[in-house]
Amino acid sequence: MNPVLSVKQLSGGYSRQRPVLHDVSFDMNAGELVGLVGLNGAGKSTTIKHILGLLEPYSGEIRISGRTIREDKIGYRKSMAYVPEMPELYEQLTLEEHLQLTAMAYHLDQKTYKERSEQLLKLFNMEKKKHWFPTHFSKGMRQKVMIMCAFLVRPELYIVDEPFVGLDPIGIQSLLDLMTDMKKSGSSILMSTHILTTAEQYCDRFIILHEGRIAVQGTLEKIRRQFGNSKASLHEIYLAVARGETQWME
Ligand SMILES: Nc1ncnc2c1ncn2[C@@H]1O[C@H](COP(=O)(O)OP(=O)(O)OP(=O)(O)O)[C@@H](O)[C@H]1O
Repeated sequence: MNPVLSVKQLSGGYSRQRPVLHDVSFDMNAGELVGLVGLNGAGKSTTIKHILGLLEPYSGEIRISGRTIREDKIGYRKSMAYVPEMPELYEQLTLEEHLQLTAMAYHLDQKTYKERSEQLLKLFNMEKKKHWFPTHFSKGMRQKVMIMCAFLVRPELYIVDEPFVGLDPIGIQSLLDLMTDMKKSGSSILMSTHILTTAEQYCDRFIILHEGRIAVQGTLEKIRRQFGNSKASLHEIYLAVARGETQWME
């Protein structure tokens, strides 16, 4: 079976003279939550932009369920949903209209739309704000709108960029519960975050990026083994990578 997402020897960035990413390779399978971690500027958002098809690889390729964006642009884009770090909303649309627009773009039928949107509005405690315009939303509320739009679609692959900053504790827990449910139903989630304790608790695997390259990837158990300390936390390993203090064991 094809992996849901396959990134193979990706080099890319914003200028061919100075690529940001070098030889980045990883796969994601159905039902996995994978944490993408790394210091500011490590290349997490750039990796995400390549997966979304906003940047073109200089070399290597990206496939979602076996297809590249060139082979099937619509199918490629439809099979994923993205929650950006900075919420981007249409100022002239209400919360409900954002959900409706997403449902239309992804061709959800009315019954499915109604069921899912009601569930999401309840989960994120936004039922009473359905008719509000984004100008009246706080940052966390804006973020919740983006999250609800992504999870309305139930695609094969979710790309979630730093979702926890700005959400209140109940919002964070609702998102974690939702991700756990989507995972169980077979979706894959790639999540970039700096909140390592939460990542350690919820992610099945990790990719640690450092200066545009994958320093190490795998389950926490595998990374600990390679790090040579079976009790190390993700935080400790990450700090050692960031400080250039790691000597990986095979
Ligand atoms: N639009 C851009 N044009 C040119 N260079 C950029 C652009 N965006 C990011 N970069 C550069 O690409 C490199 C990787 O940045 P990226 O945004 O991918 O890091 P990140 O891991 O997501 O960091 P953060 O944790 O701060 O969000 C950095 O050196 C950054 O300066």
